This record gives sequence, C-alpha cells and structure tokens, in this order.
Amino acid sequence: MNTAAAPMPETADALLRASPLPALEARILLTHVLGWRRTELITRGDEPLAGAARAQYRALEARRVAGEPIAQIVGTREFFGLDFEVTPHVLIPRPETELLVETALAALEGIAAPRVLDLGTGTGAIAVAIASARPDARVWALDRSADALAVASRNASKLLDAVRPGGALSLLQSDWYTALDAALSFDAIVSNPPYIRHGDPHLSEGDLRFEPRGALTDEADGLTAIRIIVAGAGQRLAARGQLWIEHGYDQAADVRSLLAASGFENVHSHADLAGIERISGGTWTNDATARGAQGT
Ligand SMILES: C[S@@+](CC[C@H](N)C(=O)[O-])C[C@H]1O[C@@H](n2cnc3c(N)ncnc32)[C@H](O)[C@@H]1O
Repeated sequence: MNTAAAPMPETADALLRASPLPALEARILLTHVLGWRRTELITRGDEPLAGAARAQYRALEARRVAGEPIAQIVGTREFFGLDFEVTPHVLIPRPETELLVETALAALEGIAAPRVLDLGTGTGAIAVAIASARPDARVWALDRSADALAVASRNASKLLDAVRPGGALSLLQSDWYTALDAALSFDAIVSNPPYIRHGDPHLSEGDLRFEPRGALTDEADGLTAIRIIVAGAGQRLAARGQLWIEHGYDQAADVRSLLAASGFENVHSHADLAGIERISGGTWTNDATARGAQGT
C-alpha cells in the first residue's frame, strides 16, 4: 500500500500564507502573476495554481525579499489615479508628489488653455497627471535622461492619447532650461528635482538603492537643482505665473528664501498629510519695479 501523502495542491491562499512578505506586497505580486483582480484572491483563493505560475510568483517574491522595489518588479505604480510604467531608469512616483499636482491645478484654475512646464519629468507623472486633469492645457516636460524620456513618452501615449488625441505632451531632453525655446512662457512651472544631499543615509536604504542616483541627489547640499530652477523661472513665467517645487522635509525655509530673493511674491509652503512642508512656491509679478523695490 502506498502511504505517501498526496502533495497538497498549491493555491493562492497557500502561497500567501507561506510568504515572508507583508501581506499587501505578496498580494500585489500574486495578482500581477495571475492577472487577477484583488477580489479574485478571495473568491478563487482555494483554486490549485499551475506550476509555472507558482514558480513565477516565487521568483518575484525572491526579488522583493532581496529589496527590489515592488514598482520595478511589476513595472507600474499608480499616481493620481493613473497607472504609470516604471523602469529602473526613473524615479518611482511618490504619493507625496500628488500635493504638487494638486497645487499646480489650483494655480491654473480660471486660466483658459494654460501652459505648463514640468522640469525633471521622470516617468512623466506630474506632467501627465496635470495634462489628464486639464485637457485644455499645453504641457511641456523635460528631463536630462533620454531613458527617462522614453518612459515618459510611453506613459503619455498610454494615458493621454484617449483624452487628448494628438496633443499629449511636448517632451524635451534638456539640462534644466538650457534646450528650452527661449520664446516660450508658462502659466506654471513645476518640479520635483533631485534634492537629497550627498551622504544622506536614506540613499543607501529601501527603494532608493534601486533608483537612478541622478534622480535623487545633486551629490552636494541638495539645493543645486533648486537654485537653478528658481533662478531661471522668472524669465519663463507669464505675468502672475507660479513656480512650485517639491523639496526635502527640512528644506522649506531655504527654498522660500531662494524664491523671495529671486523676486517671487506670495511665497509660501504646503504641508503634506503628515504636516511636513513638502512643496514651496510663489508668484512671478513680471513687474520689474515691484521686484526692484524688494531689492532684487
Ligand atoms: C526626483 S526625480 C522626479 C521624477 C518625476 N518628476 C516624479 O516626480 O516622479 C528628478 C528628475 O530630474 C531629472 N534630472 C536630474 N538632473 C537634471 C538636469 N540637470 N536637467 C533635467 N533633468 C534632470 C532626473 O533624471 C529625474 O528624472
């Protein structure tokens, strides 16, 4: 008589129970492999899975255990309700950057067919989110990285072609403003630049270890890109145009000083849900007399 127990069928439930990952991460990887919706993990959790699917799940699980970001493993990250392609060439869009999009959209309220510039676009997250929410806006997005621009271009096509046929985004490879047509002027300039200072321990922790170094840090005091962006914004902003910049948790006062010293008015910061000042900005008057009166 054969007394060996039959192997237990391996189900989604069994894989999730045995996973060393936090439950949410294991579910994201498993739905990615199976092509299931999240609710199917509940309704179909006891179905035996094909060996190939189990092997594929275990391979992805091992990558995550080794530290690779979930967004790079599955190749997407949701931002502002849109699914962006993510590769190792781009920063993974962060939830806190949605504050920058919301602030830019508020700045554009009441302006018909506004013109917007996104500096350091990466996946295109900020530019695409604004273009999606304001189909009448003309949006330019630039980045120094050709690899990032390729990702941004695919995201723009995938996410915008339906809402704005033929008029998605104008993408440009440029070192900040250098390759930008000097005749262009914008109602809003937005940027989430590399602002982590050299030697910050976060650079060697978590997801940041897998993201492009040039998207994260200036290898200096963290303010190099912000100084360039603030200094060049006035020449490119329309009268009453606004500049909004995302920055580090401890950089708000420095960024406000740079904005005020460059002649911006109504300079202020917005805090994220945790109460941390995450973005700072101001309004460009285009009034040389007013700026002269401020000593700039
Ligand atoms: C923090 S990431 C932001 C990506 C995206 N905007 C987001 O918020 O998810 C900064 C981006 O700035 C780009 N960048 C860095 N230096 C640059 C430069 N000198 N000129 C233009 N873009 C630059 C990087 O390639 C990267 O895509």
